[in-house]
Amino acid sequence: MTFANYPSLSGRVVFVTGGASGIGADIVRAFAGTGAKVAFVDIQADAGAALAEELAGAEHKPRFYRCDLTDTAATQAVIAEVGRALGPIGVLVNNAANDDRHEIDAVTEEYWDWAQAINLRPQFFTAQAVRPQMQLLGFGSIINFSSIAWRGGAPNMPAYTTAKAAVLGLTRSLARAFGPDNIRVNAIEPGAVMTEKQHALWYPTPESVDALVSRQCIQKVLLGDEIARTVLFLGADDSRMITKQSIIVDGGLI
Ligand SMILES: NC(=O)c1ccc[n+]([C@@H]2O[C@H](COP(=O)([O-])OP(=O)(O)OC[C@H]3O[C@@H](n4cnc5c(N)ncnc54)[C@H](O)[C@@H]3O)[C@@H](O)[C@H]2O)c1
Repeated sequence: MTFANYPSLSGRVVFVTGGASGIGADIVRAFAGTGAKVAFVDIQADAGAALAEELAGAEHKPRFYRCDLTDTAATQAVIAEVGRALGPIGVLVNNAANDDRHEIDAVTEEYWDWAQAINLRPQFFTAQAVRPQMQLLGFGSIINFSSIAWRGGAPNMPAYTTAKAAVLGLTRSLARAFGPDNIRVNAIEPGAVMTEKQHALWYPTPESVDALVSRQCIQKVLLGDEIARTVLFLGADDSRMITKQSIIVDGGLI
């Protein structure tokens, strides 16, 4: 299935966090395919460089920056550099996260703070940093990644689910705060997306995937490009009156 063509995304500067692998890589591919100017950050230097090379034939070759998002100052510096190199950022995709599982009794203060430092804190500070660039443009779209995991009450990852629920509170407050500048803020809650990492860690056999898919209304494997389609829509002007919302993309799992 081909991607929809959104003329408003042609030449638009898009910043994607965690874009080197998984769903983030599909988002980078999708925006590059629309003619957007994509910059993406990740801690995986080799995978990020390889993805940029894979997309060298795009109208605008994506730029990869190695950046640890738990380092707020470094993240702010990259966002400023992208604005200088490509022009003001018009779309911010807060995709990066770490869904590490944890036993409740084993959680320390340090672990808790680390989980928030990757799953929640960057989504605020990236928005804070891109806001002046979007104000210059007179528009902007911020897309925050939550997860259906918090709705279901996944018991083996409370530090993660807490952050993913908080993403919706952040989304609604920033939508209200940034709205007067024509900056939209929305969230996406993916379902069980079969990335390479998810296969390797949790769904290693066809039977394990089938068991999961049988619980969805739409009984097809959910892949990252389905999430990317929703991100494109929220990034494009076609959704210009949609803000302060969260869209579940899970094939009807939850
Ligand atoms: N895969 C799923 O089933 C699923 C389900 C619900 C929600 N989500 C959400 O969708 C988003 C993408 O999911 P995914 O499965 O592709 O995640 P993933 O863990 O496979 O990939 C996340 C990306 O973020 C990068 N990253 C991690 N820590 C970083 C750091 N400190 N600095 C910079 N980059 C860092 C990783 O290297 C990776 O490329 C996440 O927000 C996740 O919570 C995924």
